[in-house]
Amino acid sequence: MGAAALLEQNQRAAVLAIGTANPANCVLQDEFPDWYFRVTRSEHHPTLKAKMKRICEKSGIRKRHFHLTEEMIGSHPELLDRPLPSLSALLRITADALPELAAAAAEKAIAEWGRPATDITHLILSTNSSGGVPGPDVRLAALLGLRPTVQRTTLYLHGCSAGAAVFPIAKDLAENDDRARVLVVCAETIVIGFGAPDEANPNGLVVNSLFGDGAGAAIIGAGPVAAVERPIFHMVSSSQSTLPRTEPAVWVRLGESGLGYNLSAELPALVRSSIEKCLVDALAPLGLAAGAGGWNSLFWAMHPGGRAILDSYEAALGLEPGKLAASRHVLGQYGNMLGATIIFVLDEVRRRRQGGDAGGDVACEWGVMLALGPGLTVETMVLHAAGSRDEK
Ligand SMILES: CCCCCCCCCCCCCCCCCC(=O)SCCNC(=O)CCNC(=O)[C@H](O)C(C)(C)COP(=O)(O)OP(=O)(O)OC[C@H]1O[C@@H](n2cnc3c(N)ncnc32)[C@H](O)[C@@H]1OP(=O)(O)O
Repeated sequence: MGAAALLEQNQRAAVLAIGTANPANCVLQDEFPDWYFRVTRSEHHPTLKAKMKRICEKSGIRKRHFHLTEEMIGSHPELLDRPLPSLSALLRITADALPELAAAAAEKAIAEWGRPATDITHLILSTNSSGGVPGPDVRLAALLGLRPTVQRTTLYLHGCSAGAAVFPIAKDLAENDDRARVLVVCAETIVIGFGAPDEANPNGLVVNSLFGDGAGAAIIGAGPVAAVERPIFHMVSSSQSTLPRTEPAVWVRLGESGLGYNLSAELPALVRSSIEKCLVDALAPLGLAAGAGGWNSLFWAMHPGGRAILDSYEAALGLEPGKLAASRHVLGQYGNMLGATIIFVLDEVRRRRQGGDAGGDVACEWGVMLALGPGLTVETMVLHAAGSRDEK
């Protein structure tokens, strides 16, 4: 069935509201190497610091926000000594911060939605920054005043696709019951992966140069919308693809010293060589694959894993300059906030479309939300911008 026919069906789920939040503590990217090598007491590694400066200069990031402060690092020596078991300390630091950050984003989404928090029927929380039950979702539900009967689901450790992974679940829940209103929240604090520079871990310099803290929330519902509800994007179709033999390229694992990770330097090239086929597989059945105007006839909400990843998307798909402006803007303002980033990008795409700042993209009624995670897993959601045509 084509995308337009799918949209005609009554029960298509839509994003009804979006909210985002970041911790107040902000570090400018061009000051970050000085800050990082000072707080980790690593000034005796000038070669590593020079390399971090080169990475930061090429990152496309202007600033990032962190819950972690110099004072916290000073009072937790185990954070600086990677071989020391520090997972418990890291989880303790995150335990209070994560629900508060998640609640700040969710409160904005609920305010925009216009209905009481007690009308939320489902809560899906996704994060790489915690582990265990009862989890941060319970505290989040209490902070928001959700009903005790709200149906909670938590996803842990989906890497950078942690945010994109909640949308297909919310879509299915909403389309199964038109009274459902699903609050999805993705909150990340990089405390859990923080560590001092280490010659044996060149990846660590890249990770510490790119990642930051943030939370994004959205409310999803299908069927007849209440008078106050305003659909932003209809979610037409979701798909997930795992690229064969790429498991070693990117991984995230909890260990005694917090979050362990690998980011292959080959990742931008891997993306360039494989992303178009993934998109053709996901979009061709809907009649949307590279039609007239090619991939430029769609609007894009791409997860900005890093500047080089966005460059790879652009090159592989022949995208015109400006097609990924929302993703580049979010990367510049906040860095890569793992799963939360995609919700910021969705919000920025919406803001640009509504504010007349989307250039030729305003004419693009169909779009794609895309995020890459460990696996390598490509999460794709076909979107239809509400208001582009008469809504059913
Ligand atoms: C408070 C602090 C913060 C704490 C943070 C804690 C974080 C915890 C969270 C953990 C997260 C775990 C990851 C899971 C994410 C999976 C999902 C994704 O988004 S997947 C997507 C995730 N994002 C990505 O994978 C990032 C994609 N990459 C990029 O965006 C760019 O390559 C760049 C911005 C890093 C550099 O710009 P570019 O134009 O390429 O510039 P150049 O070519 O000139 O290189 C400069 C130097 O960098 C070197 N180098 C490069 N790559 C690597 C590497 N992987 N490895 C090692 N080194 C690397 C390169 O060798 C060179 O060294 P040198 O010759 O100068 O000595």
